[in-house]
Amino acid sequence: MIRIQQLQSQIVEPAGLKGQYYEQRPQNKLEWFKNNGWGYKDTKFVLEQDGAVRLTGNKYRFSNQRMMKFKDWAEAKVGIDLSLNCEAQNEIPANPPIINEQFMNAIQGQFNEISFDNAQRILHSHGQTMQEIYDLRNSKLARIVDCVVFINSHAQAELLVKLAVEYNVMLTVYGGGTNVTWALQCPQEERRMIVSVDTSRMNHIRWVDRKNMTALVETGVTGKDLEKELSRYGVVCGHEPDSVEFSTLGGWISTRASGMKKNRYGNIEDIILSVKVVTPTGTLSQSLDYPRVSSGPDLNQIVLGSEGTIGIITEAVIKIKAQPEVCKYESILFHNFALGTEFMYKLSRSKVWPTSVRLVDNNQFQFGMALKTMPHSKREEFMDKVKKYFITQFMQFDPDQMCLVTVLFEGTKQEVEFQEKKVFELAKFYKGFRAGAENGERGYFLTYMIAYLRDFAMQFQFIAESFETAVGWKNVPAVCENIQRRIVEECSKRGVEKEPFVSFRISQVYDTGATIYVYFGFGYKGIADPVKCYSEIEDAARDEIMKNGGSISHHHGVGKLRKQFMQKQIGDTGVEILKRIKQQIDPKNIFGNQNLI
Ligand SMILES: Cc1cc2nc3c(=O)[nH]c(=O)nc-3n(C[C@H](O)[C@H](O)[C@H](O)COP(=O)(O)OP(=O)(O)OC[C@H]3O[C@@H](n4cnc5c(N)ncnc54)[C@H](O)[C@@H]3O)c2cc1C
Repeated sequence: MIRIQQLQSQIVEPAGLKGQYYEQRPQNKLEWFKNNGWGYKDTKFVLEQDGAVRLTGNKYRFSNQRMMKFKDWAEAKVGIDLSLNCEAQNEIPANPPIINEQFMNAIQGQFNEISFDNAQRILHSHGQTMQEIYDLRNSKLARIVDCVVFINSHAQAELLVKLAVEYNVMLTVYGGGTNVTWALQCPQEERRMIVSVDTSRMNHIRWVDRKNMTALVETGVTGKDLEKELSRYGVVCGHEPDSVEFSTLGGWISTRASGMKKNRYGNIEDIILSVKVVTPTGTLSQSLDYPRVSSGPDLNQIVLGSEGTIGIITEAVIKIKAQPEVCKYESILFHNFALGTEFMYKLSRSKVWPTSVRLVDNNQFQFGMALKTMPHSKREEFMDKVKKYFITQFMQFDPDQMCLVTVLFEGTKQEVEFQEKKVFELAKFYKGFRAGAENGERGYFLTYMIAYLRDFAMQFQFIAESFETAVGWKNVPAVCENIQRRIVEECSKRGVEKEPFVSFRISQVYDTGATIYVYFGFGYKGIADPVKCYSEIEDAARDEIMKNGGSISHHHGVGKLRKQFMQKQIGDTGVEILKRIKQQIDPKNIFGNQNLI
């Protein structure tokens, strides 16, 4: 009782906010999101006549600035042939929708928006893997959803699920469509009507409790909008996957996402206190807003990572934190990847973990440098040359070996000062050189640009993608070495002409190990089926990862892309348990997207 009174006194109800979150983005995503690639319609990399590469639009800090080094680097180091221009198709054919008349009659008038528009149907039938984007660019999408229903409340989710069960319609839940696991692809053999449940209208913060530091949030909210709204209360959620602009709370929960700031705010499983899920057998609504409970197995864990297979997650109570007083980027150069890895390991031992700390290898360091924009003045140009001379000639850093640790510090002034002192002391021990805020910030900028750059490269018959794993510290070097070796071998077996681009990043540290993030790409000129070729190589790399003690995924999830590896990771009994849970919760397979198992 006391708790309720205290809670109520702290709750701040945002009144009349409906609809205001989309000031800068129209409700209809098709108006601002690309239909055959990543991100905002007005934002893409273009190659200009004089060889400069420019990011169009005005959404990002480096928009409309010219990058003069990118072309040479892309041609010489990555092997992209910038003369091989192949424009994407804009017309994507759609199969006629399958209509379940009785279901349609039942939902008529119950929902504000029901769409049979082909462009909407296509948008709701894919995520953001290279394979899906390649197919869209080449007009190849197969089975797509038959209709899209935009729900705007938990009650509407309950009604839709009830009617889907009654009339045997398949449902697939759409958050931000940013998954990279084929999670939203429709099963080809599905003969029932497939309805995509769009959650984007369910984007409200129901309450913010600044005493307990919790908030009740609808799950269709994107990361960007969530932070924007929370900032009105002086608090943050702090979950920042690189897709934060477009991915949603519901998507994060169902894919078990991880954000770059996990050291301060936690991974999604650390942020969620409780979830509300509408399943075909009823609504799971737990009273769990406690600091900790001892009341049997944690049912949140069945929902986290469920990838849309058991129901619609409609609301979650999340932990929030006060806005940090200081946010500060930094960077540290190391002579090579091995020294950088050792630094990361020792940092994990020290338990002084900045909000984010990432080690990028030499390829990715050079990638970041290639994205440097034109100096703004003669003085800046001169200073750049001096810095380069100092680092390579005086400090003896080899340009083809050195790598970079990018750091983001957040907290109070004292916290940040303490962390900085500890981090730089440790870096010194490994001959690290403090390389400044600008390099740090550019490192993080690169991760927001990577999907735009993937689309740019695809235009020149170069396909690239990323994948990731979590691995114990002792296996980190072996995983990197063996992925590199295996990819090169597999590419040469398949007739890939030039050496593939392979690059590593240690993107998270844990007590027991690290996350390894891999970028990999190759020019596909002369390869009959580039997507098949790429997929076979990625599967071989995954096989190598698992042989060397790496996991199936650290944060991307499983979807349909990696489900062949599930048995190896969780065993026959594990698979059987997941099957039975699914069967009990969803006996008619309403959420029949076939992800996970
Ligand atoms: C450029 C780029 C960068 C990325 N960076 C990161 C990163 O740093 N960290 C990370 O973890 N991931 C990252 N991802 C992957 C992706 O953003 C995450 O998997 C994200 O959590 C997906 O969220 P979404 O809202 O886009 O979900 P969607 O793609 O719409 O859906 C993903 C799955 O979740 C289900 N789902 C979505 N919402 C709900 C709901 N409300 N109820 C039930 N099921 C639901 C869907 O049915 C589907 O199976 C990145 C992807 C890209 C393209």
